[in-house]
Amino acid sequence: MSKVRIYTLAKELGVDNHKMLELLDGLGVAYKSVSSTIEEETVELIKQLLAEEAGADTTGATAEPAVADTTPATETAAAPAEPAATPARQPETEPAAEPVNEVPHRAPVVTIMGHVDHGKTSLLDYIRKTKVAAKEAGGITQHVGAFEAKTSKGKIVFIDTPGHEAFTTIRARGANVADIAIIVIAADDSLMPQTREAIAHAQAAKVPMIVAINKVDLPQADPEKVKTDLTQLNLVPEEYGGDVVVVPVSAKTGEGVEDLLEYISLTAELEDLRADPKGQFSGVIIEGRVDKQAGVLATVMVQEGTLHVGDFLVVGESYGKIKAMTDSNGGRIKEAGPSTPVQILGFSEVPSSGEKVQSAKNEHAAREVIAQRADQRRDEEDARDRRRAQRSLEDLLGPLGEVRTVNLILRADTQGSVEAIQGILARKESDDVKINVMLSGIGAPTEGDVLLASTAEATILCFSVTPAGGVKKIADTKGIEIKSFRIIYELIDEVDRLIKGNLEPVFEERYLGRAEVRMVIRHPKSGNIAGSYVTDGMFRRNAKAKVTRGKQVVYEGTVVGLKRFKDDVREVQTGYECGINLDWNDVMEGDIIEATEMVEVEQA
Ligand SMILES: Nc1nc2c(ncn2[C@@H]2O[C@H](COP(=O)(O)OP(=O)(O)OP(=O)(O)O)[C@@H](O)[C@H]2O)c(=O)[nH]1
Repeated sequence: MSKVRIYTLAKELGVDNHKMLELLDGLGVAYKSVSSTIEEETVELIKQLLAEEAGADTTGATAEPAVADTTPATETAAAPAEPAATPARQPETEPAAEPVNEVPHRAPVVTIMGHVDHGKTSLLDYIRKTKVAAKEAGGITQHVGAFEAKTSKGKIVFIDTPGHEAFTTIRARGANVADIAIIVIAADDSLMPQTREAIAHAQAAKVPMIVAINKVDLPQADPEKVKTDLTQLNLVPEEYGGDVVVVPVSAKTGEGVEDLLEYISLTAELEDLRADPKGQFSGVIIEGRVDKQAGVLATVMVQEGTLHVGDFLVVGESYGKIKAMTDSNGGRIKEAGPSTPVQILGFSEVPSSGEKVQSAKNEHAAREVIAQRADQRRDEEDARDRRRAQRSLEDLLGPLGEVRTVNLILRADTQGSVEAIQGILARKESDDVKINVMLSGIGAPTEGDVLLASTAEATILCFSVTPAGGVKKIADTKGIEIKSFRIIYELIDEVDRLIKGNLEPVFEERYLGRAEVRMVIRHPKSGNIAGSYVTDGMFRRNAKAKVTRGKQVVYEGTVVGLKRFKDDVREVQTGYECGINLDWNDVMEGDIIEATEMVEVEQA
């Protein structure tokens, strides 16, 4: 026997991958993932350890010391103490681990990305055809944006819209739906521009990747070339000593698809994906549309908690009540737990993909959340405008002591220009500043570039190419800068400016004002409101609040609302009476409320 893959050995010995990795850690053996290979001697050691453990279990001694002996000063070192206290039989080891694992595992959510025609749709179709249970009733499988595949290792949820646009649109709204990205590369075509883009998107999202080399059934397929080409992007396949999992597949014949599914499950196991079905519900919109008969339909991916028919949901600044729910097979369901895509009937407006979904106790609570969000949005818009005005004062900004990263997307007319610019940029890097060219390509920037830039806070620099009107417009609405140059050194000057200006904003807490609570008003909707008099400075909605009673600070929170008579106001100045609504209900007459706010400070 020679080298063995970790997961193969785990399977053979009937232990889970986590346990196997723990043992390897204990032995100080280096590995990159469960698909890394280990030496024969290590295999023997592992077998010995497991045998000792098994023996220890039956004799009543603890298994831990065997591992702890080889593990210098880690948490496991504490383990022997416990068994010493309970020297009798040992059901302890199992339950002791349980509190950490209270939250159950959930199924992985997978997205498939890659270049045009490399077989994303075919691969999804093959998996759907072979791994989705035939529908019990009706027979109409609607497109809902995701489907659940049943494999021998459990459920895997696939996002049904291939391509990185869908992935990044969701991410651009701050949500992450996919746990794992499959990058499909056709074996007869190797790396293509959109393959590179897809990889950049997955890397930006820090989502683990699995490469599926597709179309291996074709006579001209050259999987080895794909692997070598991948190394040029610093993605080194495992066989070459790296940690990138590469699986040859054919969406046509089905070859390798089982392996791919197995790798997905292995990766998911390592990611240790968990969600609490009993927790507070949260989810993300996968897609929304209007059906001529049914009305607004939206597919929601449940991420935490459980959805029930009748629940109130809030999306952005609108809400709905779930009238009916169907699973991705079209079957009516009453509830749905984590990692379940469900189609929901009950929204009044079509939500957009990537929007986050929350639940509310009742209609009243839903409306309140929406009102707060509208306020917050307005305040954020104001703050953003203020910040923009400050940012143009570039001269005020200088370099800082810590390592900073300037994220760039580079577009140029020829490969020669791209390489020339990258060469110069590499020389600009210093101990303080890292220049990260997330993506470089030939031709005008695309909508995908803008989305990537918006999620990664990157600047798009173009040399001898300009963005199309549509792309420019999207960039403007997202606040992404696309800068075009015809002279390389002007582009480099811009990078210098970005290097200087790439400072993290620093916030400082500033005193705003003080108010005395003169009476507590019970409000049916907002709870207890502090009828107060502003004795110093001013109060602003969303300010931070500190409540003092006598000499004691009794609460620290936020001013969630301000009222003058019946009207909601944003600010109240010294000498005025007002109603202060805190995110706290126990305010009392005589309390002193002090307001502060976080302001961005200019850095020297
Ligand atoms: N021989 C062979 N052909 C394949 C395989 N996978 C896909 N194809 C063919 O390749 C072509 C493109 O496949 P699609 O699945 O449409 O590719 P895609 O990546 O989804 O393409 P876009 O949706 O246009 O981005 C089709 O003609 C497929 O039949 C495969 O494994 N083997």
